[in-house]
Amino acid sequence: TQSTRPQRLLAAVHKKATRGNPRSVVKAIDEFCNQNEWAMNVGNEKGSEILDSVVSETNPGCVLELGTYCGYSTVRIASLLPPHAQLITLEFNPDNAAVARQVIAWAGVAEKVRLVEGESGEWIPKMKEQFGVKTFDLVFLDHWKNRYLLDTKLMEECGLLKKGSVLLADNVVCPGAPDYLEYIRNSPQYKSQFFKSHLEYTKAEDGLEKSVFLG
Ligand SMILES: O=C(NCCCCCn1ccnc1)c1cc(-c2ccc(F)cc2)cc(O)c1O
Ligand SMILES: [Mg+2]
Repeated sequence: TQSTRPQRLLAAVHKKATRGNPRSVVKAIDEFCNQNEWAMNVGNEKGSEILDSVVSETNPGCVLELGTYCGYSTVRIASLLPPHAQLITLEFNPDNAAVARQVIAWAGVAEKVRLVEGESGEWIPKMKEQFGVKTFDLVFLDHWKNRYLLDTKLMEECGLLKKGSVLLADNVVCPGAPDYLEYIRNSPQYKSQFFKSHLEYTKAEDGLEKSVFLG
């Protein structure tokens, strides 16, 4: 039977990356996507210039990632977390989640990561009771682009954001999240900043929006 792209990406990680070395896992995935097959990981340009620097400057104790896919950004974030910090990552697609679990394990960051399979609309309201979350210091939005706004409002309603919480949204140009941008840039409850970049592994325009919740 035919393998899937995530399965071929995982095979490249097993072949090229050193077990327990998160940087080598990130490098192996970027090489696979540059040389073999495009895949929708945040990628090295947006990853190193924007995601890594926002994670490092936020120094978060509790992170939520919406959209795990193959675990590329999960590994990037987890490798930058302080000791005892926790990253909860939500993936809707069980096949992708299965690949992500193995990528995360190979990178050696599994003890910092809680991968939850299911819908953000269902799981966000359960974060406090199920995982003992108080509030998130950082949220990386990288799932269905038409759910960014819905889930941001849901996180507000569930009291999961506190003064200073950072939202970082991928793909606000390509594929785009126009309703999210309209809301977050005009809301008095957020201070937003756009970081221009390029769509992973391409020359197409893209960028991330960083928004700080003002409480
Ligand atoms: O759709 C994307 N991500 C969500 C995938 C499904 C999430 C499922 N899920 C997880 C949790 N809750 C729901 C995405 C797409 C592209 C892209 C860009 C150009 C193009 F021509 C084709 C595709 C680039 C990205 O960087 C992306 O992130
Ligand atoms: Mg993305």
